[in-house]
Amino acid sequence: MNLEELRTEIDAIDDTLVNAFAQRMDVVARVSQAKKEQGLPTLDPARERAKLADIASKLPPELAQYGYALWSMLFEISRGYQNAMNPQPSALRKEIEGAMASTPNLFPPSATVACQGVEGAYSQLACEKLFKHPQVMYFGSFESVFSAIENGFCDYGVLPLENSTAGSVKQIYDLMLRHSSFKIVRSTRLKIDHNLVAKKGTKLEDIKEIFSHPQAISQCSAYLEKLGKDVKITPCENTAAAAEAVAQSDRKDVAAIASHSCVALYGLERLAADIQDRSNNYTRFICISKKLEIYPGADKTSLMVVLPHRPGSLYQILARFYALGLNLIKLESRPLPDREFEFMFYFDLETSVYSDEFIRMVDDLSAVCEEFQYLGSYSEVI
Ligand SMILES: C=C(O[C@@H]1C=C(C(=O)O)C=C[C@H]1O)C(=O)O
Repeated sequence: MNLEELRTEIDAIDDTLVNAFAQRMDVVARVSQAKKEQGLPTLDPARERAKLADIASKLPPELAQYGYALWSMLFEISRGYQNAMNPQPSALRKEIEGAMASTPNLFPPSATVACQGVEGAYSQLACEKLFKHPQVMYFGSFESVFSAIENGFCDYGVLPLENSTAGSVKQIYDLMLRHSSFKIVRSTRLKIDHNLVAKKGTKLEDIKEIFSHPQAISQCSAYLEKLGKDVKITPCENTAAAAEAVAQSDRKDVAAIASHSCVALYGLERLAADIQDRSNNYTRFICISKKLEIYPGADKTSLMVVLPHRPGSLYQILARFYALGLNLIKLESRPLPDREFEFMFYFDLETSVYSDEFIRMVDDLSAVCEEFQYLGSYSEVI
């Protein structure tokens, strides 16, 4: 049989499938109505499991897995159709609508803002981009930034989330998992130009040890490699703290990788500028608050979902986003420390909070995921 004939055969089968699909969706619509009358939720995991087992038993063994994937997708589509026909405003939707109504139109120009590090930290520069007049308070660790928000000590907190050269700041993702009472209300992108700074009079060839934050060290790896093996690289809590330590040290053979603002701040000298591997080196910072605030124009949404470690669990969520036409701009996974074989997935989605897809996603999520956390909807200051 030639290709042409085989395709004619496929077309005939697809015609049957198209009709069967339309018929199935028609019944699904009636199922939805019946559920509405009986006050039942859209998702029925036991029914889906039973159906998958039945389908697998009816297919030749070599097709069972493909059948599993196809019917999982059909269930997704069927639930999406039911939710669209019979919208069940979720508790989360009500919370979001409440926050949209009560959040002021303008982002506050001034507020007390918690940052990790000391003066001159890149987080401080991010704060100045996010707020016109921030009253910055510095904390020793990222964890204390979360605590400062949660206990009401500061209005907002600013944290680095990812860098275009070195990737995600994994510590922040792990902390987001441990802290549940915070929301993301804004984000910003900061161009990061690293400098090698030292006490006045220090010569580059005398440097024996360089201090900085591991992210900055990683972003300048090519430069540091060129300096040779004799230069010791010592990671520390923060780039500005490294600059401060160098300024306070009696040694004349130490330097720090830090922002340019640290030069004047700590009376240092710049030995080298723009030492990062890539000139387009950006870090994304998030601004967190204790309560949900959704400012006008919010077009990014962040979520954290806990998924069982079994085939298809991530796929089901992604299929949902795909079915709603949502653009996924970030996906990060972290193992759950106290729950073996389970993972946390962090998603950033691009969609306006005023769009229908957004509302549908919010209503659908509770139906699709066993456990998820809505982290907020916000816009990014460029
Ligand atoms: C159609 C139903 O709703 C959902 C979709 C299913 C399907 O498409 O077969 C099965 C179970 C439910 O999660 C139903 O409950 O039967």
